Amino acid sequence: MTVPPQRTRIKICGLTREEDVDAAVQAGADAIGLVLYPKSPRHVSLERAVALARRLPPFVTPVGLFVNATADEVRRACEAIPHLVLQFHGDEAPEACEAHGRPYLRAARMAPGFDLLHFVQRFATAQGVLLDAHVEGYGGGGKVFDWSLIPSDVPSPVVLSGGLNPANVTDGVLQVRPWAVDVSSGVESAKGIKDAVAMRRFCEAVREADARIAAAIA
Ligand SMILES: O=C(O)c1ccccc1N[C@@H]1O[C@H](COP(=O)(O)O)[C@@H](O)[C@H]1O
Repeated sequence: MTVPPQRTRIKICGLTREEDVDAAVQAGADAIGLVLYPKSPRHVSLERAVALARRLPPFVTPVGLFVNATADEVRRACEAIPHLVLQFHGDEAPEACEAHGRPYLRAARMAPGFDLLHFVQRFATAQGVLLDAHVEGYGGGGKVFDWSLIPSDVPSPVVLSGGLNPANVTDGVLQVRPWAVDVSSGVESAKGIKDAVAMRRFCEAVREADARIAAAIA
């Protein structure tokens, strides 16, 4: 397992509006997710993704979320958004994830019996593994999975997601000690519409967990 961070990184996903990008940055997000999966209610076109990514200040990372996209679709996104990190949330094979020479996160759909350690081995070139609940439609379902399913020795940075919100993320960070957390539904007022207050509370709740971890170590 990667050494627990002093500052848990925060990704807020499924942004579709300029004002939500600005509010996410203000709240303290380290990364924002742009859903390039046409079947998602949070889907944005590549043109919109480019416009939203252009608003980001230095050191806030745009992440493009794909579900079983073609190589050409991913390539066009990489060309249009120079610093795009890729998040593969479908049934992509390792070769498809690696083909673009970009850092990538591979989403794992957590359910009893799922062999996470084997999955991480298969995607050894991933920058990290993103743990989501197993839901219909691949993700973004706002469902929490049983965090006790996560082995203590995952040999890749863990991004905890799946049903996180301002009320449960402190517990999530304290229990799982992930490298980062990722949220979508839990900070929305409607699908694809983010709530600025909820994003701020979410980030504060992560910092609360970080402070408790630091206090316990000191
Ligand atoms: O957001 C979506 O619509 C989506 C669609 C298909 C795959 C993944 C999707 N979102 C990602 O799912 C996880 C969990 O989201 P939530 O917080 O439970 O709503 C997160 O990584 C989103 O980026």
